[in-house]
Order: sequence, then structure tokens, then C-alpha cells
Amino acid sequence: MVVAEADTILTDEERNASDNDEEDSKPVERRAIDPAKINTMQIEKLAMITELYKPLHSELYDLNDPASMLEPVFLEAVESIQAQTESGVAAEISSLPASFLTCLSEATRLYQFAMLRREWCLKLVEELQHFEKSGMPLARPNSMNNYGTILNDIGFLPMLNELLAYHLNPLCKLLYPAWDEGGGLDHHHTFVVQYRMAEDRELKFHFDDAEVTLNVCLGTEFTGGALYFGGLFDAPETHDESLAVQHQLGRATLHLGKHRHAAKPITSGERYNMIMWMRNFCKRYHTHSEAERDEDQHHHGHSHEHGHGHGHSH
Ligand SMILES: O=C(O)CCC(=O)C(=O)O
Ligand SMILES: [Fe+2]
Repeated sequence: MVVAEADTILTDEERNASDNDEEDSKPVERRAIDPAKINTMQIEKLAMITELYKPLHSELYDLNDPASMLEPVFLEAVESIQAQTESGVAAEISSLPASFLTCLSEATRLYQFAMLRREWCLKLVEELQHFEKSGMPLARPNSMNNYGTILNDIGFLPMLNELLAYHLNPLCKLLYPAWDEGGGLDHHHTFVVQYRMAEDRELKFHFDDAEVTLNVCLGTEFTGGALYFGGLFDAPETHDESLAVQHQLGRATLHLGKHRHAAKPITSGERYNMIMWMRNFCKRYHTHSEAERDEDQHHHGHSHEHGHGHGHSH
């Protein structure tokens, strides 16, 4: 069932999908709110949180000590990319530390790597539980997850911007060179999804409102909940892919936003994952002429490749 947020407009496709039991064959696009439409209510909410909320672990809200958050092998990989870029050499995947990157699928460019330190993950979960108990207003993460928290809205935006600019964007430029246009992956929607036996236990087949998605497991204790991948939205020849990816605390799965995926039901415990939908400003917000738009649609084959997050008019 697709659940609409108050300010999310469902497309015909999503509306049909919500009436359709064969969700495995009909992925819906997930979307977040357009950053350009951040309204005064959200700004007032952040001001209220900043004034009234006392964090449990205030060190989580900045990136002053990257080594307390990020695994040594992740830092080493990013440093090697930066060093190569600075010396004018095009960075190569083969030059990453040997144990760093696992490629789960060449055809759909699905990767995994160690990213977040265990203590940091567990502290973030404690922080979110503390936030929830504080009675501060909570917005649900997106049009499909009912439980979880938007990190951007509760004080994590500056540190996540740094994480994207200095760590994730250089890595993504290497793994997904198509998004190197303009500033590369230059903005994001980041949230934590939460699954509990008595609440949401799974997530239906969909693709993301993102160029590239980072999904990191924060624990805590659970069974089940594997991610399932089933091909790229715009590449029918990949639709017979059927890959189940297990979670491991602190480990990141990196995939294209258009990579169709689902989360299998958890069978016990509680699962938290941090999701960053990484986006390219040029791709989304530069205005096309009619001719360019026709040209693009011809190439991509899907009109809604453009204008994500703006809602749809019919
Ligand atoms: O449950 C997960 O880990 C995946 C969540 C997801 O695909 C999403 O939020 O877009
Ligand atoms: Fe997703």
C-alpha cells in the first residue's frame, strides 16, 4: 500500500500500484518534498528543535572528527581518490584499497563497502530514540515509510552536506561517472527508516527519487529484512536480475536511484538504516527548452526522468 504524505501528490502510476497486489512487477517511484518548497513551517520547526531539544550525543551533529564516524578503510579509500584527483590523475576503481569495495553486480552497478563505525551507528539510533521521546515534532521520511526520521530536518543537514561533498561525491564520481555533470552529487534527502515487528516490517518494490542512493545499516538486532534488487527501471534487459543483499551493521550498499528494489520483511527485532538520496542539481533543476525536453525523452524513454519531487500535474 502506498501511503501519501500530506504534501505528496501521487502519480497515476502510484495510485494504480496501491490498488495492485502484483507490486513486484510494478515498482512505484518514491519521492520526497522538493527542497525548493521547504516552507516556513519546516524552518520554524528546525528553529524550535534547535532551541528546545537537548541532544543525547551532541558529537554526532558535526564531522570535526571523521575517524569517530567513518571506518578507517573508507577514509583511506576517499583519501586515495582525493590524492589522485589533486595530482591530476583520473582516479581508478582499481587503485582503491583491495579490501574496500565489493561489486555485487557489474551490470546494474551495485556496490557495498564498510562505512560507518559501529559505535557511531548505535549512538545515532539512541539519539533518534531520545528525539522521539522528547515529543518534538516528527515528519515521516517519505511517501512510503511510515516510521523513521528525516535527518536533514532535525539538525544533521550541515554535517551531512560535508559528508556528501568531501567523502561520498568523490567516491560516486568514480563509481557513477555519469553524475559528474555540474557539481556532481551536490544535494541530498537523508533519513533513517525504522522497521519493528508491530510497525512497518518491509518496504514494497520501488525506485528512489535520487540519482544515487546510499543505504547504511545501523542495526540494531534483527533477522530478515534483506534488500532485494530487480534491475534498472529504464533497462528492461536487466529486469530479470534477482539479488538479495543481507545487511551488516555499518556496511553501505550503494545503488542507482533508478535501481528497482524492495526490503523483505524483518522476522524479529528492530532494523534501522540510514538512507541518503543523493542528487545532481543540474539534472533536476536546469530548465529545458521544449526541443531539449523532447530530445531527452527520446533518449531516456521516460518523461518522468525529469522533474522529480515537483509533484505531477495531469
Ligand atoms: O529498508 C531499507 O533499508 C531500504 C529503504 C529504501 O529503499 C528507501 O527508503 O528508499
Ligand atoms: Fe529505496
